[in-house]
Amino acid sequence: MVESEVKKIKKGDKMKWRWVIGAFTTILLAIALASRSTPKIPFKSGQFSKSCHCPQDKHRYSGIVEDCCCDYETVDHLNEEVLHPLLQDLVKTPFFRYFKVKLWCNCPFWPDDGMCRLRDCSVCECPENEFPELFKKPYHHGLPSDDLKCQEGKPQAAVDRTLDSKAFRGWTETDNPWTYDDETDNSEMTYVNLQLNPERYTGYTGPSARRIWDAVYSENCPKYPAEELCQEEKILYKLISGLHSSISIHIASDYLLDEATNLWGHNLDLMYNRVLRYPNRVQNLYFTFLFVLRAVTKAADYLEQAEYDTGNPTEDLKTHSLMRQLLYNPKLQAACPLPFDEAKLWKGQRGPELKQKIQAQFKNISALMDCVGCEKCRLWGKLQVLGLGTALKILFSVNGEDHSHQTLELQRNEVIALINLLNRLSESIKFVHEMGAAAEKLNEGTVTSTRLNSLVQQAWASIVKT
Ligand SMILES: Cc1cc2nc3c(=O)[nH]c(=O)nc-3n(C[C@H](O)[C@H](O)[C@H](O)COP(=O)(O)OP(=O)(O)OC[C@H]3O[C@@H](n4cnc5c(N)ncnc54)[C@H](O)[C@@H]3O)c2cc1C
Repeated sequence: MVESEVKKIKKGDKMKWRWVIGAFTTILLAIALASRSTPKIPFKSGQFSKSCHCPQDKHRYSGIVEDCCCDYETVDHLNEEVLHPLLQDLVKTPFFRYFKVKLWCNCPFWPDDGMCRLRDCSVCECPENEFPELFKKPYHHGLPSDDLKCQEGKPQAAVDRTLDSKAFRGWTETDNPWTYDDETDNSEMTYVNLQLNPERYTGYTGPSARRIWDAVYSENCPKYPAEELCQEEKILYKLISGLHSSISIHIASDYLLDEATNLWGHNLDLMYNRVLRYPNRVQNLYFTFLFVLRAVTKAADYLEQAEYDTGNPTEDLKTHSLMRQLLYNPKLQAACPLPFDEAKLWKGQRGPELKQKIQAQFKNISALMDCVGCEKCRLWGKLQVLGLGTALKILFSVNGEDHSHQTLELQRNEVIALINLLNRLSESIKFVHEMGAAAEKLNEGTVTSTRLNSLVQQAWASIVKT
């Protein structure tokens, strides 16, 4: 009786020690994992080295991009080799770096409730000496007083509103059936140097930003497959979602890591949580890129003959040459001759009616950009939606079955928006390609270490109890 009691106690002790050793091993493992770096990477010190990307690290997208005629690998390769370098040079030229925009927040849907809290939310003034002579106007307009509410009372956000009708030589002012053109009063327009106003983290967040996205998705392009959407409606959703992914990726790639020291860098956590963990958001980014690329190549003849005149012959020649290299690039033509095939759309009986409906939805989305409560976000929102509207106009409003007699006419601002949008999408694709695997790995680590943390807590609690 007594002997068996002793044996039982000894057996229990052994089990307890085995358990304690197991628990300590778990704690050691957790400490090792927890000591891994956080996914916030300042620009100067911590750029990721490409050499540590093993083949299996490559992001998991492969095969043909849905509804397109090109695969992920080819897009990444072409972007890296050809498109990204060309576009980076193009958007720096005087022709493409100045965008004409009305920055008023005259929201047609609700009063502005600007939630922007950073100086970085404001658009930077164009220095006079950087502005092309042809764009100049003899007088300046001050900011209209009610514009201040869109800048959260920060008058340093004033922008240069110079404008010259001569700047539109060779360019026509034509309506775009896809966009909301409340640009009738030119005195309210301003030129903004896009190079001085990069799209990045601005601190614009909360209900104001959420209301815009909610309105865009719920009122104008409801998510599929919840509703049974046809191909054309799906495309509108994918374009908006792809643009949204690109905006989030720009926020993640140029993020204010520490406001006190003004430290900017990558926030891979944000990229993972807002984009990468939803594969369809990445797919939509690639789709939008190919869609816009198709529009640019479809308009090649028009864009090749357009005037890129800013009064600086050397720079203007360079712009023209870069445009030609982009439009007739042999590598692009060989690897991805038709990035997206628009000929399949608007075919059914409902075609014309559907086109009108989707045009009205896109116009609403375009008008919603006037409600964005942060000036810099509004600038990029307006530019990129105009870029998408231009792509839609090129692909669907001319030379289609019902408009075969029409020839393409673009405004200069539409071309600037189109190319700058393509460049933004190209930057996002490059960032996902280069950093996607790292962001996913770091997040897998975080998830594992969170699980381990709770295991350790349980183990520790049992040890203390014992
Ligand atoms: C036009 C516009 C431009 C902006 N520009 C900037 C900027 O330059 N800098 C800046 O810091 N902030 C900008 N913002 C704000 C920014 O987009 C976010 O709204 C903000 O950072 C808050 O993010 P969130 O996590 O609440 O999710 P949000 O990005 O606001 O997303 C809202 C909801 O939309 C859905 N969603 C998110 N992404 C996708 C997607 N790709 N596809 C489909 N559904 C999606 C999700 O359900 C999500 O909860 C902009 C906002 C708008 C409307």
